[in-house]
Amino acid sequence: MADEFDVIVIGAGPAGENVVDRAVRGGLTVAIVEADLAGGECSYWACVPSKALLRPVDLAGEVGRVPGLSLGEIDASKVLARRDEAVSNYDDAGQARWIDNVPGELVRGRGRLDGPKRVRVTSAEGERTLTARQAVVLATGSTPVIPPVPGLAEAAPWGSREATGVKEVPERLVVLGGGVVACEMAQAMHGLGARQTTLLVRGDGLLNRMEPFAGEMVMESFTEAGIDVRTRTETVRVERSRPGGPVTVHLAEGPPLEADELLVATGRRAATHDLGLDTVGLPENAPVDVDDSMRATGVSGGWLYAVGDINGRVLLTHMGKYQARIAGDVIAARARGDELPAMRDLAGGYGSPQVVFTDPQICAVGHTEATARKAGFRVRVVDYDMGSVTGAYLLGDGYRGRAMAVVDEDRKVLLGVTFAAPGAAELLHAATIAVTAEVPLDRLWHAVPSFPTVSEVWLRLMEAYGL
Ligand SMILES: Cc1cc2nc3c(=O)[nH]c(=O)nc-3n(C[C@H](O)[C@H](O)[C@H](O)COP(=O)(O)OP(=O)(O)OC[C@H]3O[C@@H](n4cnc5c(N)ncnc54)[C@H](O)[C@@H]3O)c2cc1C
Ligand SMILES: NC(=O)c1ccc[n+]([C@@H]2O[C@H](COP(=O)([O-])OP(=O)(O)OC[C@H]3O[C@@H](n4cnc5c(N)ncnc54)[C@H](O)[C@@H]3O)[C@@H](O)[C@H]2O)c1
Repeated sequence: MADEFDVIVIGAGPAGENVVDRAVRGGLTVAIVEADLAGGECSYWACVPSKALLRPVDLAGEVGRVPGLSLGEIDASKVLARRDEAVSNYDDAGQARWIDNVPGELVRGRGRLDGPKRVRVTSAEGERTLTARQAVVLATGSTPVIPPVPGLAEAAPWGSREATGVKEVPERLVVLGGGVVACEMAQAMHGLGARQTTLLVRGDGLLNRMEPFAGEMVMESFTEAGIDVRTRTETVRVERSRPGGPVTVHLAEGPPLEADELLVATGRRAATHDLGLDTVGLPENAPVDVDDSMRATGVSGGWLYAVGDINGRVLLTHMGKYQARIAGDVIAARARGDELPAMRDLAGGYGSPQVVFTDPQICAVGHTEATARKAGFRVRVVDYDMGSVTGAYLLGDGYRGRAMAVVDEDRKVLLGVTFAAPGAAELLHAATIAVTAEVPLDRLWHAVPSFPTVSEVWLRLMEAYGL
């Protein structure tokens, strides 16, 4: 087996795999090193299983809004079985085949930088050193952060892997955190039968990187569904006297909580541990800083790149894949001696789209009002009650939703859009196009939404703006 390749990628998650695809299309040879399952966190322990768990819960909400339809109990065991199918029963043979077909070479083992353009791979079979002619790409993702609460680590709480891989839905679940993982997993577990679900949130509300109304609507919906959301709540100590036994969570104020399981969802950090960053002069405990072509800024010679969660830009699969397409194309172009300015991270600057799969779904792209003002734009905000669109009424009784658009008053283009409504995920791409392509509002006005769809909210937003 050759030990020299044009490109070596460390980490075969969605970002790493897409680098292989693009670099090979550009005529380069690529090896990709993977310590666990090819396909990465997203395929087995994050996006895919979490959405498989949430789909029936989402659908149950829809059914509940349509008179004449009724739904019995959700059969959690069937949902978990479908989740297992969705994650290919934690078998990466399909992904390995895909890499093989590209063709790239999948090298099993843990990769570590060993000075410029060299990667040492350690596996059960021993050690192997790979050399890159053109570039090394770091795509090792991120790992969950466990806050230093006394007793928490010793209590062996669930992280996102255990939650998405749930084998038996706990009767009583406490969730630490108020971000995306906390909200989605609380929604899933509660919908799949957890009798008592409690969110312990340090701050004032949920999903605090979104428009404030989004978190407020999720909080309202959770409260109505019987999920106990406790804001401004500090967890001071955790106890679990025996593995698998109940867990006691002590709070700064009020009586302790007892639960069958505790999920910690308090953010993630770049997976840089033991990656040999010190051998190329980079700090060990920080995301790898990159320029808009995904090339690491702190390394001379321009041979090191970082894509996906590890560069800390945006922790989302589709953005990691986008960065990977950029990096793969840029590496191939530079190998040919070209510099192609189009291959730059433009979308990151415009703001990345994101869907939080709660009920209501929170779908956002670009700036919030607060970030737009902070960035110095002259902003006007328009919003609309999505429940009063005819298409929404027809979807069911009690449909509640809200849309908000942030307009750059100097250029008359959209800086950001947020929808909070059931099933709004598929509305988001229209907003992403309008924001990224900077479509002038007087042109966007001619994009006529079909009747009777929820997309008519676009017309209402335009009218609210005065067009
Ligand atoms: C519960 C949950 C739900 C999520 N849902 C969504 C969602 O719906 N939509 C969305 O866009 N994003 C979602 N995300 C975020 C998404 O999972 C990440 O942004 C995405 O997985 C990042 O891709 P990546 O390729 O950078 O890293 P990863 O997917 O983490 O892959 C990194 C790979 O590198 C390997 N690796 C690490 N170190 C080494 C090493 N030294 N040597 C060899 N291999 C190594 C790992 O084993 C892994 O396979 C979710 C995250 C979580 C936790
Ligand atoms: N549908 C999606 O797109 C999706 C789904 C899940 C995760 N993700 C991505 O994965 C990443 C990680 O998600 P996450 O929810 O773990 O992180 P997050 O950054 O979204 O939320 C972390 C939460 O934990 C809280 N927190 C932090 N430290 C704490 C402490 N010591 N005590 C109590 N609370 C504390 C924060 O206030 C915040 O509410 C996110 O960036 C997200 O984009 C995306």
